[in-house]
This record gives sequence, C-alpha cells and structure tokens, in this order.
Amino acid sequence: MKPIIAPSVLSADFANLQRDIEMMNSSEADWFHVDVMDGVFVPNISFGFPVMEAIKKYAVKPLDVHLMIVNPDQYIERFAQAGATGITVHYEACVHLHRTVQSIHQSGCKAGVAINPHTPVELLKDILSDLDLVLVMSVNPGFGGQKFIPNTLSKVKELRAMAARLNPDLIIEVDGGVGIQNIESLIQAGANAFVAGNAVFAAESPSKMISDLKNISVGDIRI
Ligand SMILES: O=C(CO)[C@H](O)[C@H](O)COP(=O)(O)O
Repeated sequence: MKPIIAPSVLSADFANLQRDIEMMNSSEADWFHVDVMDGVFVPNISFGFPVMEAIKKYAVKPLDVHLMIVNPDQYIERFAQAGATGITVHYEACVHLHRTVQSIHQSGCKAGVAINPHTPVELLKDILSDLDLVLVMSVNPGFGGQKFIPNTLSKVKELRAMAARLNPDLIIEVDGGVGIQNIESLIQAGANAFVAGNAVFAAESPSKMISDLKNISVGDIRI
C-alpha cells in the first residue's frame, strides 16, 4: 500500500497560493496539510479561517487540519464549516481530550491527536481506539524547514505496536523534516501518512517530489 502524502500548505508561496494549490491538485498528493498556529501554543502565527476558506475554494482533496492552538474546542465547529476533512488537536493542549475527540467526530470530521517530540506514546493508550489518526511530531511544532528528530522512529514503532492491539486501522502520520531521505525508514517503522513542507516546496519540481515520496520503494513494508 502506498503512503498518504500530505504537502504542508505552510511552505507554499502565499503570494501564489492558488498556483500552489493547483499544483497539489494535479499532483499525486493525497491530502492538503493545513497548519494553524496561534502564537500561544507555538511561537509562531500562521493563518486562520479566511485563508483556510480560500484553500477550500480551490483544493479538490481532503483538508488535513493540524491545530497548534490552545483551547481547540472553541474552534472545532468553525474549522469543520471552513472545510476540514480531518481535525488534529494536540495532546498537550487538551484538558478533556476525550470530549474534544467526541466534538471532532460530532462535527463530521475525522479525529486526530498530535504528540510533541517529548510526549510519550503510551499516554495515548486510553484514547487510541477513539482516533482515526495520530500525528507524531518529528520536530518541535511551530516552523517548517526544521531538522528531523531521529527518536521519532522508535516512537512510531511503539505506536504501531500499540495500534495493532487497540486500533489496527489507525493512521500514523509523521510531521517535520520528512523527505526522501527518511520516508522509507518511517514506513518500515509503521507510519503510513507523511506531511512534507520544505521537501516539497523547496524542490526543483514540487510535483515530482510528491510523486517520488508517494512511490518510494520499501524493502519491508509493515503497513
Ligand atoms: O507542523 C509543522 C510545523 O509545526 C509543519 O507541518 C512541518 O514542520 C512540515 O514542514 P517541514 O516538512 O518543512 O518540516
């Protein structure tokens, strides 16, 4: 099974957003990854509803919305209305995570939980069966173009083993510093969805890079 590739709109050229969206539409990308940052949960501010609605207007693929914000519960319904297909909230930002996940499902979206590099996978044990996706951050969230943290590989392996018992259909998405140099080992570890910002948008041909990531040959596929 080929991996899910979700180019991150954060790394697109915002002055040519429609052009970059059309590129993603006609590429082998599966999802649009939409990073929302509030300047509180992470030390950066990206964009909010108007940009998200503009993306939705042209995108013909699912919008995978990653909320790097405090109090995400306040905004779930609005992100669903703005066109999200899936909404991922941070474990570290939610006090009543089970309730938040229920709200995401009630809004009609797929539900994901993201964990920061320092957050142990085992903390997800009691929520795992309620999730469609876990997003494993392989950089500290807030900025594109950072260096992949190698410890992510063992976290993905541990999570896939836990999911085999509790939620075999779980999508494990990796976000941060992902590219052609590490996607194969991440697939072998058990991940099956990948966010790629810099790797795609700094490439000479972004659509070819998306295709190369999508069609990577993997020795021992475990998904
Ligand atoms: O969530 C993010 C930052 O918080 C970005 O999606 C992520 O960093 C992807 O960018 P890159 O592939 O350039 O690392």
